[in-house]
Amino acid sequence: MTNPIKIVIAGPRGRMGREAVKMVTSQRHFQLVAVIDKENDGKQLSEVESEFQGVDCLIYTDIHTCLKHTEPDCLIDLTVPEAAFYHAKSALELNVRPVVGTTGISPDELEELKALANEKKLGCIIAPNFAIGAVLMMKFSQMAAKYFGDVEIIELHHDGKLDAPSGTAIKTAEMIHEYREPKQQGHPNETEKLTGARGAELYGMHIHSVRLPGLIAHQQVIFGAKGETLTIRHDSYDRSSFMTGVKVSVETVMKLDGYVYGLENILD
Ligand SMILES: NC(=O)C1=CN([C@@H]2O[C@H](COP(=O)(O)OP(=O)(O)OC[C@H]3O[C@@H](n4cnc5c(N)ncnc54)[C@H](OP(=O)(O)O)[C@@H]3O)[C@@H](O)[C@H]2O)C=CC1
Ligand SMILES: O=C(O)C1=N[C@H](C(=O)O)C[C@H](O)C1
Repeated sequence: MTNPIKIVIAGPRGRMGREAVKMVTSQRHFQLVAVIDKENDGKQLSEVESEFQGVDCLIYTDIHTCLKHTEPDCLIDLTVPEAAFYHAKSALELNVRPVVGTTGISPDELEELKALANEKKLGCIIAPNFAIGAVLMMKFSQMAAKYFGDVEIIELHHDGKLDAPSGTAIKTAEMIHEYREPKQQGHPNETEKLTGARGAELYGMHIHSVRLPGLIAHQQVIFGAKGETLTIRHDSYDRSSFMTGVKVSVETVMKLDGYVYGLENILD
């Protein structure tokens, strides 16, 4: 058998990080060598929460120390945008391949990661959504945008989410923009009687963000034309829905020699 892929996970106590720890430790061709957290430096992951019992790996709070000591192949980051950028950049500098699911990283920072990964010829995957169904929702929306010029995006998430709009909504608008004739939507003289009533705007498309307890991650893309509408909707009811994409990304990042933004670019 070939050597397992050595992995570090940043953000193991988070909603996504927990799922990632479960997924990585369930795969024989993956080896979780360490985690990066904000606290508990030097402790075993199994010591800090009963959920991690039997998971044998050390917690580091400093990424440089972690990567130098454990020499992983890949870093999975599921944290917050400021940490994710720093982690991904540090990983690339130390020849470790990042797989980043964290959303909210600025376009300038993404450009910096892209330049660094391409210059070093190192695999780096940034994916705003790892769920296969969400990728299909974005691709179908892109197809529909050829025929329907008017579109609004409604994303719905749990109320623990920090960034709005979601990374998926931004990526969807970017993908639609590639296919859609530029267009200003709605009445040219429309006015907002309450600020924000028409949502955020990206490339002339409106994006509406809903935050409610009970939700996980959902999005609908509504197209309108004369006498008809088309709604494309995706729902993640469980965070395990993201793990197929994380697994494929880790496997694929090892074969890449540069930067990829979006899971759709690595799926067949
Ligand atoms: N690409 C995808 O498919 C998906 C992406 N996401 C994105 O993933 C990210 C995480 O989401 P979620 O798990 O719900 O968020 P959580 O808030 O549940 O988890 C984030 C974790 O990161 C930790 N953290 C913060 N800063 C650091 C740091 N400097 N070093 C190490 N750990 C740190 C937090 O610790 P503490 O709580 O102590 O601050 C927390 O445990 C978000 O950006 C979200 O949008 C989410 C779902 C799917
Ligand atoms: O924070 C979340 O939960 C999610 N974040 C990602 C995003 O911002 O698009 C992916 C998914 O929607 C869940």
